[in-house]
Amino acid sequence: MQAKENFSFEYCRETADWLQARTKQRPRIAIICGSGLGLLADSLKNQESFRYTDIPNFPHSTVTGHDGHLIFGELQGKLCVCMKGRFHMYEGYPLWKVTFPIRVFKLLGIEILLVTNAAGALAESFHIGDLMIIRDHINLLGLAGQNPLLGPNEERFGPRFPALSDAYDGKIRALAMEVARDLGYTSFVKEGVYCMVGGPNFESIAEARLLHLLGADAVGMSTAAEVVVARHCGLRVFGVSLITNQVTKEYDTQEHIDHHEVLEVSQRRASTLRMLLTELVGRLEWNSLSNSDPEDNQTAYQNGT
Ligand SMILES: O=P(O)(O)O[C@H]1O[C@H](CO)[C@@H](O)[C@H]1O
Ligand code: HPA
Repeated sequence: MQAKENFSFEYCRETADWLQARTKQRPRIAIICGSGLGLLADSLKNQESFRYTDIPNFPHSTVTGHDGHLIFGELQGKLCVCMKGRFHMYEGYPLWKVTFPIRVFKLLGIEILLVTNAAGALAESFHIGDLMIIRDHINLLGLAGQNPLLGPNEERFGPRFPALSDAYDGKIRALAMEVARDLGYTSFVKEGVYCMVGGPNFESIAEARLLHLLGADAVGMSTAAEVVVARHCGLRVFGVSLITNQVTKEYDTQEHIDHHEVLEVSQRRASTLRMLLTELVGRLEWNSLSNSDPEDNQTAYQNGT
């Protein structure tokens, strides 16, 4: 259970105020870079960068491939803030702290969260290097009672019982598919279900088979908790997984995945993911995304519609 005093609205406000006092940029889009995917943050123009270690209340990155900078800047003429490096529960952080930046984003005025990750393929039709647009998720930790929203609900962020049936924005997913078509990416851009596990160990064979049976197409150790908190506070969410490895589901194999391999593939394919997201950001037009008004979005969300 989180320490209540650290979970407060005021604690998030303090961090947001600190950032707003140091940058004049007021982005509406936030991007989280997954393992080895920091290249996206590097392409922002007019960058203002803050080390996580300097930002009050912010957790610190401890994983290779997660650099530890919050970067404000412009992508395709749109102001964005980019997390170059995210936090995971296996680093020893409670989930409320893993997801703390999301609430700070909300207070900064963010309306759309673009989340990326490196993930292992469970679906046979997925190949290493594919991009999986996240259609939905299985929050295995959440189902087992490890949820970032545990504890007293902060009504200023969102409702006690948020619906998640529309977690990944349909209009933004459709736009991303259009972008993929225009870039000639359709052969390796897929849609699927992401499953979040706790890590840090990779899956046993029996676990991999179970997750696949449950309906997961890809597995990783992040994202779903961030999305739960983002939806709770009314952000629109788009997610994409870079498939870095096949998850072994057979006993008679010599394959052993490790984090270096994950990083090697994500770094090799980072420019492709960057291209997709850059083009997507360029085409995000608030007017053409209906219920783009955060008030409307939140209302629809609370009603579960
Ligand atoms: O989800 P991201 O942060 O991209 O990282 C993925 O890569 C790491 C394993 O190699 C795990 O942290 C897994 O979640
Ligand atoms: O195979 C995986 N399992 C869990 N997390 C991961 N992150 C990248 N690949 C994997």
